[in-house]
Amino acid sequence: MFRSMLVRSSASAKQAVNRRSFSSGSVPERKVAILGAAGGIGQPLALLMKLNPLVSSLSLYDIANTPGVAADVGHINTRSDVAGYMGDDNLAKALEGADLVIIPAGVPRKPGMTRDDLFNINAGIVKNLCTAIAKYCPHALINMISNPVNSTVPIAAEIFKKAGMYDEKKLFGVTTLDVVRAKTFYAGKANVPVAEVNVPVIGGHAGVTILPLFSQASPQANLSSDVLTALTKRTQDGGTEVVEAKAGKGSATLSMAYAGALFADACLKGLNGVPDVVECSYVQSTITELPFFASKVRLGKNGVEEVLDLGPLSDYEKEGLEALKPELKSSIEKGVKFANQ
Ligand SMILES: NC(=O)C1=CN([C@@H]2O[C@H](COP(=O)(O)OP(=O)(O)OC[C@H]3O[C@@H](n4cnc5c(N)ncnc54)[C@H](O)[C@@H]3O)[C@@H](O)[C@H]2O)C=CC1
Ligand SMILES: O=C([O-])CC(=O)C(=O)O
Repeated sequence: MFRSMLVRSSASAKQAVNRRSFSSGSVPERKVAILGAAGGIGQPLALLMKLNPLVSSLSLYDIANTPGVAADVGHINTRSDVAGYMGDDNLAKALEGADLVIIPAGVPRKPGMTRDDLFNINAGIVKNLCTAIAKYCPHALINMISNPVNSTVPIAAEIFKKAGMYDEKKLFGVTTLDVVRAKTFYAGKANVPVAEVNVPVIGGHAGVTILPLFSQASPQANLSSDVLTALTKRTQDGGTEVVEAKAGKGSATLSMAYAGALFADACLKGLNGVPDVVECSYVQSTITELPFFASKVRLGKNGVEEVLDLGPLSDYEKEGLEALKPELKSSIEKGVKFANQ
């Protein structure tokens, strides 16, 4: 259906020398594939990953428009070589040898839609892409961005189980944008430098399933319960705020690319053996009764090294945790059912 095409940026002799010197040095070679690379998130994410010195090979896959994105990004004089792949026939090449696969493929929301309204289209896209991942790069870490994340991650897990290669340590739902938003909004209200702020966000990635733990925010500020409630609500509705502001032209792309690049960088650092890399992510989990849950996760050479427990919650957060469980449970079950039908 789509014209298949492969574009490789001029991998010059200089780049080859660069690669050799890196491989003999302390920074290992790492191939990162982005599926959906020509989209609203995919393009700025490709740019940010091209700027990441931990990446030696950047593989850009989409069903359309990847040659242009790859040619453009490929001219940037940073470490990685860049290859663009378009169409199903080239998916295998895009994935082979990947250490990390980032998936922002799929349709975004329009005003009035929930993330779950994207399920019908995106579930099928994720299913197909994960079937190919199982075949061509079964050992890669997966960063799932495509919505609804609460369901697409369980879909990926089921597809990998069917293929007999599921490793729960390697599958991540990207919830970093919730953390990025919580930090930004909190810094504004607490009047502290945003660069110093840390806020864990737990649960899932849709509406009330997004639960920021401002009681654990650092630096601590003495905010009223009204302000904390408003901050929680704004974090939960952050995606909708952008969808409405874009008025039909899609959802968060630039802040998501930033968040996606941040999380991918953390995964690469973990793979490379950097100690104490901790980020929030939606992963297979036993810290609540739900089989998938977002919380702080320690990243290591095999992906998830440790799912950290939730720590002390305020009464307001305890209520939020109980309130989010039914929706998250049903989104997980919907994904599992879809993958097995
Ligand atoms: N996890 C998170 O925090 C966030 C998730 N998202 C989600 O990310 C997804 C992408 O959003 P945008 O980039 O704004 O959408 P977009 O429509 O701008 O880009 C999506 C890209 O995916 C490509 N695509 C479609 N089917 C594909 C397939 N089978 N294989 C490879 N590529 C395929 C399209 O050609 C397009 O280039 C949406 O589902 C959106 O809801 C968006 C923001 C935040
Ligand atoms: O709201 C959306 O549809 C996109 C998204 O997940 C976010 O911005 O958090």
